[in-house]
This record gives sequence, C-alpha cells and structure tokens, in this order.
Amino acid sequence: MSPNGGKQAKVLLLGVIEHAHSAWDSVSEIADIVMPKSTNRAEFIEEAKSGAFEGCTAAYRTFDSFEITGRVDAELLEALPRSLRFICHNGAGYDQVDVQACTARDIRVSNTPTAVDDSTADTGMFLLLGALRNLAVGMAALRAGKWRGVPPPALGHDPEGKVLGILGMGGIGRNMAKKALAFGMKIRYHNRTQLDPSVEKEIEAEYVSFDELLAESDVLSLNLPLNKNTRHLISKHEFAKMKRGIVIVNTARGAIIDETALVEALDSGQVSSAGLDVYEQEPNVHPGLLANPRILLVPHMGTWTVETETKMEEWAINNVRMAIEQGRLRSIVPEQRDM
Ligand SMILES: O=CC(=O)O
Repeated sequence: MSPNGGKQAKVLLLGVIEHAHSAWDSVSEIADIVMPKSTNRAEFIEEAKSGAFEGCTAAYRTFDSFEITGRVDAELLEALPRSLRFICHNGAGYDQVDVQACTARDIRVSNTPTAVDDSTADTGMFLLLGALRNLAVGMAALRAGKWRGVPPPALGHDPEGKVLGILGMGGIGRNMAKKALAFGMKIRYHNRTQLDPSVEKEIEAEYVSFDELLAESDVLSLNLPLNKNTRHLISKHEFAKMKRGIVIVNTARGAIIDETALVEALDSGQVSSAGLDVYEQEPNVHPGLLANPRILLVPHMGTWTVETETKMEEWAINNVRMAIEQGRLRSIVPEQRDM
C-alpha cells in the first residue's frame, strides 16, 4: 500500500530531467507528475496556494529550479500542500533547502551523496594544478593572440611534496585526497569528526586542528557543506593565519569564503592564486576575482559530466521512487537521520 492510501501518487517536478529518462519513466508509471507553470517565486507561491500541487507527496528538485522557486524555506513550505512529505534534491549540497524548516513541517529531505565525488574531486585537482601552475595567465594570453604573454606568467609550482589541506573530509574530500596522493602531495585535513584510523591510513591523511590546517597548508581545498556554521568560515582573520603564497581551491560553495576578503588576500599576495568553481552570488562573480588574471575560474561545473549528471539524476529519482513506494528515502540528509 502506498503512503498515499492506495491512490495514485502525485510527484511535483521542480526542474528538468535531462539524462535519466528511463528512471523517470518508471516514476511516471506509478505516479502522476505535476509541473509548475510559474516562472518566478512570487508566481510559484501563488500557484501553490491555488492548490495546483494538492496531493503531491514527493517533490524532485534540481539546483536550477532555484531560479523559479527561490530557497525552499518556511515561506515556500507554508504555500505548499500539507500532503508533501519528501523533497528529493538532485545535488550533494542542499543549502538551497532549509532543512530545519522542512523538519518542522515533518518533510524529509534527501540529497545525492557519493554520486558527485569523482567528478567534483577531478575538478578540484584541475583547479589545484591550474592554480599552482599559473595556467590561467598563459591560457588567456594565448587566446588574446599573445602566446604566453609579455612578460610570460611567473613559473608555477609542482604539487609534489606540497601540503594539501582538506577542509571537510566527506566523500569528495577523501576522493580528492586519493587523487592528490598520486601527485605526491602530503595530506592534512580538518573535519567535524576525525576519520576512522583505518581510513586515515588508506588515504595517508593526518588530522590537524583548524588553525594548524590554515598554518601548514600550501594548498587549501574546501570540501565542506555550506550552512550557518560554515558561511564565511574563511575570512580576513583566517587568511592572515595562512602561509604567505597559499593557493585556495573551492569546489564546495562560494559563501564558505568571504569573497571580498579573498580578493584582498589575493591582491596583497597573501594568497598567491586560487582555483574556483563556486561563488557567493552565482551567477554573478565578484569583479575583483574577474579582474585578477591569476585566478582559474570555472562556472560551477564540478559535476558537469554525462556520467555524473546521469548518476545524480538516477540517485535523486531513486529517492522519489522509495518515497512513494515505501514512504522512506535512500539518502536522507544527516540532520534528519533520526527522523
Ligand atoms: O554543486 C553541486 C552539488 O551540490 O552536487
């Protein structure tokens, strides 16, 4: 018996299924799919209040659906029907969803952990190598018809023997550690909880305090989620504690770094370069970052591969299926594990 009392389930589709069509077809066979007509948050709230989504028990949402709904917060949830019990987010990072507000409404939230690990860590390594080697400067000069430019970019640095500090040692951090080991890097990390010694041994990672990580890293990679505790975790004060000339890599979320402080640290040479995939106000990028030719900038493409995007969709769709068939989720977010 479905959690819907035996009736055909209804699923709210927020965003577009781009790759995992057969997985989605299997959901359409057991549920009516409801799609909003709205093009912005105000319209969406009106549409929700009009009862257009009544009876939906689960919602599938993409990162880009933010453009229509805005943040999934108490205001949005208030407009959505009481029938909604599950929000299945397609993405590892779920900062667009106010989990506390969902918990208060007894709505369970899932994300897509592990599916993103390889491609995000690959992007991290690309940014790490590119920023260490000043590749952004040479690449821009070449496109401007000036070969390496005059003067050419300063010589870069090898990863071999350098300390990679990983802040946030979840799936992506561990994956990046393994990859960086192949480049001869020494791995230090800081995390809310220390890894099991057997895992530490496998990835040759040494646990250090937050301040030690800042002080000892040649490259600092951010691999932690954005939430109220991690917003602007790296700011002026933290840059001041780092080794002069450190390289910063961010594939997590832009707002973990205070971007204005990063621009200042880059301008002063405290940070020598950065490789960034994420920004505080996407799709807007701080003009100070755009103006600095040394920074390797990528427009949030950490998981931008056919294989990973397909895996993520399949994972999120699987959560929708489990929600409507079994009334539970495959990967409920950690904050709700006890629900
Ligand atoms: O940014 C990508 C993700 O959160 O999966």
